[in-house]
Amino acid sequence: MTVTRIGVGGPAERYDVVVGTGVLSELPGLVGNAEKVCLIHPETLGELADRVAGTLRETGHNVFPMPVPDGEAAKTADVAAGLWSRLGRNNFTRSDVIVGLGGGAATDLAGFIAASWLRGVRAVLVPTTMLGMVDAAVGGKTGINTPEGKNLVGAFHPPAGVLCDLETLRTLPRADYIGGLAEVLKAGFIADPAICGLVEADPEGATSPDGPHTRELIERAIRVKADVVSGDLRESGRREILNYGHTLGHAIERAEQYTFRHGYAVSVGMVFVAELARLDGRIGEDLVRRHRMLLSSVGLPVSYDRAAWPDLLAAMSVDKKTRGDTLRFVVLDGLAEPVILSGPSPEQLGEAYRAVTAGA
Ligand SMILES: NC(=O)c1ccc[n+]([C@@H]2O[C@H](COP(=O)([O-])OP(=O)(O)OC[C@H]3O[C@@H](n4cnc5c(N)ncnc54)[C@H](O)[C@@H]3O)[C@@H](O)[C@H]2O)c1
Ligand SMILES: O=C(O)C(=O)C[C@@H](O)[C@H](O)[C@H](O)COP(=O)(O)O
Ligand SMILES: [Zn+2]
Repeated sequence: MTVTRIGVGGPAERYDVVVGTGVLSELPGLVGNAEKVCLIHPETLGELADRVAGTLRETGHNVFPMPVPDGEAAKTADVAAGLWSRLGRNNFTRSDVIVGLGGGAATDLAGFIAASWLRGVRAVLVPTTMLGMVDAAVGGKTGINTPEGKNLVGAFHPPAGVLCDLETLRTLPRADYIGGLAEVLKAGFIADPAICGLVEADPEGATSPDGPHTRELIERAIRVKADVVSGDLRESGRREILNYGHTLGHAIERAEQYTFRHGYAVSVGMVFVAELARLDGRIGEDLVRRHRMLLSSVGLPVSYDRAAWPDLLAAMSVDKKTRGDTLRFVVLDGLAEPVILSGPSPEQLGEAYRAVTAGA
């Protein structure tokens, strides 16, 4: 099968996102002549981690597997502190490398460890979920959560390379695979309507690694992300559009103590901002309906608990797009026309949220 290479960054700092079957074989080349490799992975992916470690050992690298708790439980200060301690005890220097293997939670953590250890060492990311491939491992946003909110501590630290081996998606549970489709559809809503068309044409196929459009959906979503972050690595402007659906989404994740999948929360959040855009006179009922139809056609949730609103509103105040007391949302002026809506009224927010509670 062909290998696709999607470049990210400017001429000074550029790396490839490599997509294809069997591309894990490129890992030793990306690790280069580093002597030590810290391999951060969820403890549940031990078998895959053993294989990856074996490949690296064959090429002479000294591999230190560092299993971490599964999923969001890895993105904590305690887990990060444990890893820093192991790196210190094993004398990791600036010529050594951190490899992050797993879903978005593992690659966010691994990226953050690479960004913070000795003020920055090389990171190579090997995403093994749909969401990790199309979004989390691309673009250099790294971080962990605090009890007060999602991703509140982190750094921008672009990886040296990203390997999306499509073979790894075969073992991904269906519910996690579907979570990644929320970010794929996000890319469709904000920048690439062809994605929406491909999912509409075959929603069931979109939920399978063997779907007829799977490869195209993955590559299109990566291209959207690569294009946006290449122009605005540190989110001083346009990159904010990648936060479509995330203001409410992150608040839901926090309200659920991070037991609700990121993609599922973002799905509800995208319906919320579609309703908000409609109330603000920016888009019509037809586009709001299209959000609900597309997201629910692949099994993503489109509504949430009415009673949760006060807590969600409070949680949104720590969103990184907030300035002072002013909440800011990414909304659409039309399909693929994202803009920022600053300081919507409490009435607008409450009404948009009520529309998201129907059927919850
Ligand atoms: N940095 C960014 O730009 C960015 C972008 C989007 C999302 N994120 C973050 O990504 C995280 C969500 O990522 P996710 O949806 O991948 O969830 P996840 O990392 O929690 O992984 C989901 C589950 O799949 C399992 N898994 C992973 N790969 C597998 C495989 N190949 N086979 C079987 N099981 C496998 C994991 O162990 C986990 O249980 C959130 O923390 C979110 O904030 C970051
Ligand atoms: O890369 C970005 O920029 C994004 O916003 C992508 C999001 O999908 C991702 O969930 C990101 O981690 C959210 O970042 P945050 O800055 O809102 O914590
Ligand atoms: Zn996201």
